[in-house]
Amino acid sequence: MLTKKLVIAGREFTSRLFTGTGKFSSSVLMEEALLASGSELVTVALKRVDVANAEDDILRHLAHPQFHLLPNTSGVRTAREAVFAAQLAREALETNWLKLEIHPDPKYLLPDPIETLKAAEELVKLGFVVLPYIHADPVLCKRLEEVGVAAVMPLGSPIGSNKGLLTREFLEIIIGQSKVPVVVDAGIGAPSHAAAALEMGADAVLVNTAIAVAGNPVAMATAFRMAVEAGRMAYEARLAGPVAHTEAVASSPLTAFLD
Ligand SMILES: CC(=O)[C@@H](O)[C@H](O)COP(=O)(O)O
Repeated sequence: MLTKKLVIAGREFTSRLFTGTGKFSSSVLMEEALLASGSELVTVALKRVDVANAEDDILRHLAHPQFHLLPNTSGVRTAREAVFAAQLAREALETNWLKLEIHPDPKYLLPDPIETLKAAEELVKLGFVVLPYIHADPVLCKRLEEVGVAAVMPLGSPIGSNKGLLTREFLEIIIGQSKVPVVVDAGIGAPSHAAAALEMGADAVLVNTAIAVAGNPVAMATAFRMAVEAGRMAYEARLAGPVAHTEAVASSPLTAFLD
């Protein structure tokens, strides 16, 4: 059964699993895992790409027609640096899509909401398709939507923590009120976390660490692909949901064994 396609800024995606390219033990393994994931949107940190070299190792392994590159600004600390990095990315990778990441604090890698909003506003005016990485803050999501971002990317838990959907309650609010696609990004440590995000109604998830550092990244990428498909299918099928009262409700009619 086919589920509804995701559309971001006019581009259709069959896969709702977005992936990252960091932390793989080799570029060959990264390529194999990303192919197995079915992902069509792959983020790459601009700081890791040798922009002067078309044969750059990472880019060579991402040269598949199904991969749409999403450069990210990881490593920048201010809106000013983000705009500069975005312009470099647009020139080097010939895409105006951008994952806007501004986290000045290397310890927790938590995104700076003020700089992110400032940069998003400017980048949208400069013609970028902006997907900002942010805390799961419903108010900020609305503000970003107002300045014209193409999607919002609230975190499940800190980057690389594999702790899953610690922000669940706030993600639910964001999903409930967002007019742009919601991509749960960061901290998704297991396929079950990804499935839960999709079941809740998230439009997609972005996963890097959990695939890259798994014992078998190719098998894990496959497991994530299946979990994301299952989660989305469950969401479209509409979950039955918990009952409001505390007593059990029999699944079969309670007809007594009459004597
Ligand atoms: C690659 C990338 O963009 C990460 O910053 C992203 O947030 C993924 O996080 P995990 O590594 O926790 O999956």
